[in-house]
Amino acid sequence: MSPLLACSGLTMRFGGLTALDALDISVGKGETIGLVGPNGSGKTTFFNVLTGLYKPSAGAVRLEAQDLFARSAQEIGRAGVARTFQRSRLMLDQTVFDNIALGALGRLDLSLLSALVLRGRFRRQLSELVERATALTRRFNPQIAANLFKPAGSFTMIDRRRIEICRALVGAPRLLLLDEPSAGMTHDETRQLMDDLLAFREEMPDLAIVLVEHEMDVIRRISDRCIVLNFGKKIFEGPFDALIADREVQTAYLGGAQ
Ligand SMILES: Nc1ncnc2c1ncn2[C@@H]1O[C@H](COP(=O)(O)OP(=O)(O)OP(=O)(O)O)[C@@H](O)[C@H]1O
Repeated sequence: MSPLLACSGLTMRFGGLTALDALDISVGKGETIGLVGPNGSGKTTFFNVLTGLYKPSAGAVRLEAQDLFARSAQEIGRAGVARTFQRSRLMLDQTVFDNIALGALGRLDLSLLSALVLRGRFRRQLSELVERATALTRRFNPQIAANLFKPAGSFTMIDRRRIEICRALVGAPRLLLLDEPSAGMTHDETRQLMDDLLAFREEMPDLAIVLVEHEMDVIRRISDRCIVLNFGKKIFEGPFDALIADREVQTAYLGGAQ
């Protein structure tokens, strides 16, 4: 079966630095990939290239039949790729709903014509969006759904992460890229968030996820397959148990301690 995402020879150079070095990475429909590697190995750059923040220097990127190489962030979002960021990008003084609605902007008709002339349609779009935001947040925590019009900054760290994930999910992506969702959270919060994601995955079995994470427990729990980067090159691909046992990975990433 052909993969959902297929990257081949994907290369990103910043001047003399090759941050992604001819990467071949594919992700199947419904598959969860754990993407790991030392600091600076290219994980976030991979996400930035996939989502159109950076224009890749060479290679090919396909999402099923669509050629996404060097497309704009909007086009890539509309094709079905969504992400979260390592550092929170929530607008803390804006409501949960406003934050989540940003994730659906590419799919809404926000033209002046629509707002002024086609008011009925515009209102319908908005109320559908409220329904979707409510349903999504309820899956993660009913308290968020019940307080959709409270500022995002009034929520705990784990709820803010949940809101960010809901923002990525509201546009109904086919591929979700999660950049270190556990950053800044306690072990308990991380475990809870992973429980949420595992439950969510059951409900959306077709959603493919690439998860960048330094917490190896998280990678072990959630990944169907793992990929390790080092200096922008793929040095390992396979199941978690094989990753832990791999000599090159131990040297480059695990400090030979496993
Ligand atoms: N905009 C940029 N301009 C120049 N160099 C960059 C840029 N973005 C990333 N790099 C470089 O590309 C390399 C890969 O960085 P990247 O942030 O992708 O690594 P990472 O694996 O995500 O690291 P971390 O685990 O610390 O988040 C690093 O050497 C980094 O300094």
